[in-house]
Amino acid sequence: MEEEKVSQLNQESTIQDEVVVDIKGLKKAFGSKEVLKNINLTLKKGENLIVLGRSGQGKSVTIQCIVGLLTPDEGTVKVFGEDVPQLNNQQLKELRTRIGFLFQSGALYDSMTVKENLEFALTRVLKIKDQSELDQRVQEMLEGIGLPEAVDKMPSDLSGGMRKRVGLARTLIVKPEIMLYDEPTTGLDPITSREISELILEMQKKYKTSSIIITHDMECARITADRVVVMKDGEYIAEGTFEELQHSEDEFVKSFFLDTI
Ligand SMILES: Nc1ncnc2c1ncn2[C@@H]1O[C@H](COP(=O)(O)OP(=O)(O)OP(=O)(O)O)[C@@H](O)[C@H]1O
Repeated sequence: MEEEKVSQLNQESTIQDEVVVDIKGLKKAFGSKEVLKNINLTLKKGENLIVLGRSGQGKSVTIQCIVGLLTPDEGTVKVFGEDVPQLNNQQLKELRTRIGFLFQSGALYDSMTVKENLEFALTRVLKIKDQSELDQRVQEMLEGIGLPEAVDKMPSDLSGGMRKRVGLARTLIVKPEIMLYDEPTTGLDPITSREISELILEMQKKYKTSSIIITHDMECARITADRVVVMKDGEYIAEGTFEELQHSEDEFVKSFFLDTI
């Protein structure tokens, strides 16, 4: 995508006032190790929120609390207004059908074609059985990510960037309301990373998804962020737009933005 299109997409705000994730005073320790000390975070509908932080700071632990895989020691975690730690297994299952993950690996099934990978998500999550509807949705999604010709390919026939695109397609095809991206561009070359970041932005605008994006890739942050938070020692120490934080006086915040000015 050209610079102009990215900046045009950035200006088309999809953000609404409705809060979809609301975390207050979240604490989580493992033994004597306090990982999350006081996390306060809101994600608005239609927003792309970037979380920056050094390795091992507890970014993934935060995400696991959001989807109910970990229980907080203190604080509240509300998703779509529901108190996640209070949900039973069935309610958690339903909640998770509304949330998509994109892991670092893209996590495709290697023994299935691209089409089968996408169909699997549709039949399992949305319980769609009608073959013509499956065909249509798969084709539409692959066109959306610019890979219609990959439909019958095996994941092993695809490049790293293509696999990542298909992984994103497989997650988005069930139309999750919230997307959680854990380092979506890690391991990709700079050009492919940029393509994936632009795709994340395009998908946000197209599907009006609300997203939390954990990344160390500042180009990805620049392209996709509506808002950025910086995590240090189990707390968020700064919050703002990419441009605001780029000019922060705080040495720790500055360290992330060194090569971006
Ligand atoms: N289930 C667990 N049991 C014990 N310790 C854990 C568990 N999950 C995470 N931790 C610890 O919590 C800390 C934060 O881990 P987390 O994976 O959230 O970091 P991160 O900020 O996502 O880092 P990275 O960028 O490297 O993925 C680490 O020290 C990790 O060892």
